[in-house]
Amino acid sequence: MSYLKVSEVSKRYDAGSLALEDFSLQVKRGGVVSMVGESGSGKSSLLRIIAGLEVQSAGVVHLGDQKILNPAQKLVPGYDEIQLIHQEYKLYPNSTVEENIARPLLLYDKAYQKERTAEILELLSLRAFKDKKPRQLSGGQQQKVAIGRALSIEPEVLLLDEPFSSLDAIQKRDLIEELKEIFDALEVTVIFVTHDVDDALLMSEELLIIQKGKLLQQGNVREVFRKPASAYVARLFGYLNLIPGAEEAYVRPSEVKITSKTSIKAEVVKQQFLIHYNLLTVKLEDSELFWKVDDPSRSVNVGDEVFLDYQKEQLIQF
Ligand SMILES: Nc1ncnc2c1ncn2[C@@H]1O[C@H](COP(=O)(O)OP(=O)(O)OP(=O)(O)O)[C@@H](O)[C@H]1O
Repeated sequence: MSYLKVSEVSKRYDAGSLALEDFSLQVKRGGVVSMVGESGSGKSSLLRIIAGLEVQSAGVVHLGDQKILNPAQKLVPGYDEIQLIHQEYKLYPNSTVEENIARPLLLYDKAYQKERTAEILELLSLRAFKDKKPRQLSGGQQQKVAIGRALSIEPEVLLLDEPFSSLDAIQKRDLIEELKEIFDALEVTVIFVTHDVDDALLMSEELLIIQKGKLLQQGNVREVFRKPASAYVARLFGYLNLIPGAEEAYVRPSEVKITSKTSIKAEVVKQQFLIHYNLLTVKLEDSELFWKVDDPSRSVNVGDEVFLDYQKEQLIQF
């Protein structure tokens, strides 16, 4: 059963074009989904509308049976149950980590404040830093404190709007993996917004692809990878090699095998050393087409002649 439900939401700012168009989306309770979309595709607008912080032009958002009211309908915008964290999310600079995390709990009794803050410090492995000020922490630790603060009041939904884009690649990867385990354990519903598919996949197998204010595809990564709804979605996962003579049939570099038998003949014109394999650029014989091919054995060189093969089931067609 869906829990967070966005129904036909549209958003137009002033006289501008539609930032969101008839956008519908359902996330189940405790689900963690990653939303991928390029800059300006409407991701932030959507999260702000879900959080009740932005007035939509049309449509409605529900959390369970509760209709989310927007700032035009509610005196104090936003909900404790729905926490939005973005890159510029500010911690209180003169308060310690512990005080920052305890801040949203000020209205609760002292014993609960203490207990819950200790729980969050433990959960996020921040106990050793509890007396430090935000400026004494790394970027990743600061973002963890921000998430700890949001989690302190036990929200039902956490909306993460590219919160890690200022972190370096290693910090980011470690933090996403750590948070993923925490979110799974807490059973909090999470939408993680990013423009980076690798980050999205580290966080969750459930993907939402958004482009120009429209939801292009929602589903498990295997399904999105195998049956992308459009060439745009397919290309988010990397290069596509056009099949000679075909209109819109492609094969991914990772699905092309270098074989010894006579199949598609090509000449290697470029070789790039990547982390897990060499990426080859090859020119197909009797064709103007260039393909990208993965060479995990790193055994092929520029100028070599290769034979290529792929399984028909691996073709991507639109
Ligand atoms: N307050 C605003 N006033 C006018 N236009 C806006 C406003 N906020 C967003 N927009 C426009 O709405 C569209 C969607 O913006 P939005 O920030 O939601 O996209 P995004 O996918 O989050 O982009 P980014 O990844 O760059 O943050 C863009 O064309 C943007 O210029």
